Amino acid sequence: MSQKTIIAPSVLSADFSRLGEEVEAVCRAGADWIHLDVMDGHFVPNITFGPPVIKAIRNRTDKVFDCHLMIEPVDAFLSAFADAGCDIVTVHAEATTHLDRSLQAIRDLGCKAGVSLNPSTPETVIEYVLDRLDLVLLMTVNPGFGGQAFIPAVVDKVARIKAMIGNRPIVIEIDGGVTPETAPLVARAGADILVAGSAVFKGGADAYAGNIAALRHAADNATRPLVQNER
Ligand SMILES: O=C(CO)[C@H](O)[C@H](O)COP(=O)(O)O
Ligand SMILES: [Fe+2]
Repeated sequence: MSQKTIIAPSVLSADFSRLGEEVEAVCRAGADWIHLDVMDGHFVPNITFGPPVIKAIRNRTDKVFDCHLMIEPVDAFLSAFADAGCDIVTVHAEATTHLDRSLQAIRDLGCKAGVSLNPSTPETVIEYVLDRLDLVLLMTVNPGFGGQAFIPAVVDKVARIKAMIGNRPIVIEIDGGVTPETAPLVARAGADILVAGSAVFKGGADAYAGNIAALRHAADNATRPLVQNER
């Protein structure tokens, strides 16, 4: 069966002292995209890294750099992330007063525009920006930390957003607590991309390929249409 689900390891769970090597290792292990969690200690209760660090690892791979901005305010920093080499820039709907303006600014910088919703944020906030959007990132944990438990209530929201998108070229990304056990739930509901930090970076570099394959297998098998003679 051909691969469907995009797997985006979050470097939040990598060894930051060897970040470049870790990026190369997950790319060799089968990562499709690299997910970059930027936290400011204000919108979320944690601080990670910013444009200089992203720029420093940009030459380690040609894979898509998928940047998840958990910062408020955000608009003034968008160009720095585009310049650092991010391909997709995702802002939180809860962190920008003028979501339409933020999304248009990202596209004007030549990047794909994403919007992220916290678990408790209703999907209606994206209803009037669908023509400005390339990606919807649904948080399945409260943002700020890796290694948290998946919040199952968000699965229904995935299906509702899938219906809202219709045939527009917008993809759905799931972030938080994704494991081989939870991946099928969101894949079945319509997820296109799975972010995983702790489930990829566990067990050391020799385990990365197996960890990524397990997620891909769980997601793609969940979405495989049943055929007549298959049980
Ligand atoms: O955005 C995030 C946290 O705010 C991370 O991308 C996410 O939590 C990934 O880590 P894990 O797979 O360990 O949950
Ligand atoms: Fe993230």
